[in-house]
Amino acid sequence: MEKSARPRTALNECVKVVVRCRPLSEREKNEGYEEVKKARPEQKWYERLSTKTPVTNKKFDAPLQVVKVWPERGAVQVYNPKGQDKLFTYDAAYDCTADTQTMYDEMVRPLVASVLDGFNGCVFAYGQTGTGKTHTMEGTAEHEGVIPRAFRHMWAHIENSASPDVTHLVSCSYIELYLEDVRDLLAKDCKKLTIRGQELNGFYIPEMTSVVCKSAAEMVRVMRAGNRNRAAGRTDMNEHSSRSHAVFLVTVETAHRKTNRIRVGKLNLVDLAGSERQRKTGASAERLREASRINQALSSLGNVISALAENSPHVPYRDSKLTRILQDSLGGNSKTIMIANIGPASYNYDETITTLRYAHRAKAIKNKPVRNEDPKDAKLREYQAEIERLRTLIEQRRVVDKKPKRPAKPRPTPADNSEEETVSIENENILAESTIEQEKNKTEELEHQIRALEERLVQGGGGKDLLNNLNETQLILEQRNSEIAERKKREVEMQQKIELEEETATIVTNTFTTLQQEVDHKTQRLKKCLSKYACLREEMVEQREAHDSERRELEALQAALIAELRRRLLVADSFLPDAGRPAVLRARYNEDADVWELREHSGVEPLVSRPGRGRCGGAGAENVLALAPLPLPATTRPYPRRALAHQQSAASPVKKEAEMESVPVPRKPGGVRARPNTAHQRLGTAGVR
Ligand SMILES: Nc1ncnc2c1ncn2[C@@H]1O[C@H](COP(=O)(O)OP(=O)(O)OP(=O)(O)O)[C@@H](O)[C@H]1O
Repeated sequence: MEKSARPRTALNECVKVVVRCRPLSEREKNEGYEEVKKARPEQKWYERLSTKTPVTNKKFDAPLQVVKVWPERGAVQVYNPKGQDKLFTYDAAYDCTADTQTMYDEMVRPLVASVLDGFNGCVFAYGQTGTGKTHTMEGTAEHEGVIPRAFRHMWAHIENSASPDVTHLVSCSYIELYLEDVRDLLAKDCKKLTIRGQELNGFYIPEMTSVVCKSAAEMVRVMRAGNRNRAAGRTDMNEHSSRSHAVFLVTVETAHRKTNRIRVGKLNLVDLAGSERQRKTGASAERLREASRINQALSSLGNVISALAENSPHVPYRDSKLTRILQDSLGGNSKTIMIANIGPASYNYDETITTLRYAHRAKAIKNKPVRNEDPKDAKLREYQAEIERLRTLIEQRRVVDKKPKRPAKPRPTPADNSEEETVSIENENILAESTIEQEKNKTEELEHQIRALEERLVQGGGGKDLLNNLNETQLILEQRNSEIAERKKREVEMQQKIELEEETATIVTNTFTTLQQEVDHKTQRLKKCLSKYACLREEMVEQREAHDSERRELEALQAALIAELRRRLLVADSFLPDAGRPAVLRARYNEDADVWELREHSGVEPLVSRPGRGRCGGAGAENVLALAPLPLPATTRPYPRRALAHQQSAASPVKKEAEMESVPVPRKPGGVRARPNTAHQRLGTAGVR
């Protein structure tokens, strides 16, 4: 993505928030969760939420669902086992019966239309792992997600607006954020990329692959090719869990010949990895590192959302690469839709509430979208200028070709005696012919270049190369659909307003004839205030509990990581030869690059022999696996005389360095020094629970 100039004036527009609740999974229906057993309430709370027959857990006969969606009010109600039910309102809410088509038509279609009009847009799916983010964004062959629908929508628009005066250029890129590395999913080796960007210009990635596409089908192919490179894995919560945050970037450039203006719309389609609890996902050692990075990035995203919602003077965008990528989408030059995915199961009550709270906070974020008109980095302008330059070059060549040329020298007759002259004339003719041939080839090459550039652009009435052509009836149908969607959206807004107004109107319109009436009324208001206060207190307590539980999770994660580290260090301590230790001690962890680096070799250390051989007395590396336990190392050694020790240390710089690098060795009473600890021992009791 190239750097684009920041527009000057913009109207504020809030981030639109949509909640989508997926159906109960088979596993959730069939398995009995201990939590459900514990939380089984005496009151028939489910009846308050739904008139339908409750889905019950077979083993415990307890209700499993705690979420009730009110699509007509854009509200989500969550049953709270400890107190009052929670109600959150959003721009739209979809229950498990709603399909992606409805959601796209009602919410995403207007945003994609804005992108085609030169605005930046972003749709991102957020939520706990296994709640349907990938299902919503990418979908499946039977249930298309938002991304392929957006492609088809774009091309339907391009095809139908095609005229000789309008030229389009559509390009796309696909990146993922895996363990804080940005990787190019469309490059052969998925090379790592660097994010660049300034506070005001948003982010850009200079070396990102950009593929020019000419149809929706081509874009889907590009997406699938990228998906094959995406990091995915299995967890207890999801069979195919995305282990990275994926961003599909589409740039649509439109040039109008009459006005000579170019509009550039950029659409970011983001499928975030899901937040996850270690105990629920059953994360194995290798998944732990992924999980901790995923949670870290999502926690930074949560902090950015909170800071923006509270109008905080500092927004911590630079805390993670994810927030840097989403910087323009949250509080910047973009129209943004956040799709908060939740599950209905009581088992996931805490995570659902956390997602709903963040989503509610995100509603307050104000963006400043403006149309990108004639940005400096428009590729279309570059292509047009290049085509123009090549055409002028060809024209110039033609003019030169048409100029009267020196006639070719006649072939020498036998009368022209000198043989030398004959050869030189022939050579000259051959040279002239080859120059003409070269010129011809060059002109052809230029024409070929023009054709290649023109092929990238979509132009002309009727759309000669265009697939998926929508006929007029389809267009009208789409227009009707979007009108209905717009009306429905307004209905939801009205309904929310009415509910709010009703609450205040009852208070305002009350006229008091007697003092007693006024007292009653004020008591009623006070009661309402008290109940609100109680709700807020309850929320505070819950937030504290959630925070504590998150802290405990992190501690558990830390303990697991330390345990893993201890295991590896134990292996290293047992198998790494003493001679190699100084080299190991030179290794330093580079936080920025997330790699271990070996400091410059001082030249005095001996070469490190292969682990296994050093200790096993010449046994092959394969013997590492079949080793009998090593004799335990001595834990004490005789106190060396000072002079001898000095000599020894002077004679062996390697040992000196090893000693300097190691942690200070404690002295044992009686002047006997303990043997230097192994790295494994140095960790002490950290991580042991
Ligand atoms: N609205 C829905 N209707 C039917 N099935 C759904 C729906 N949403 C999700 N699912 C199913 O739930 C499962 C998990 O969905 P998905 O992989 O999209 O979750 P996710 O949030 O992307 O998870 P992760 O964060 O681990 O990648 C899939 O089998 C998917 O088919």
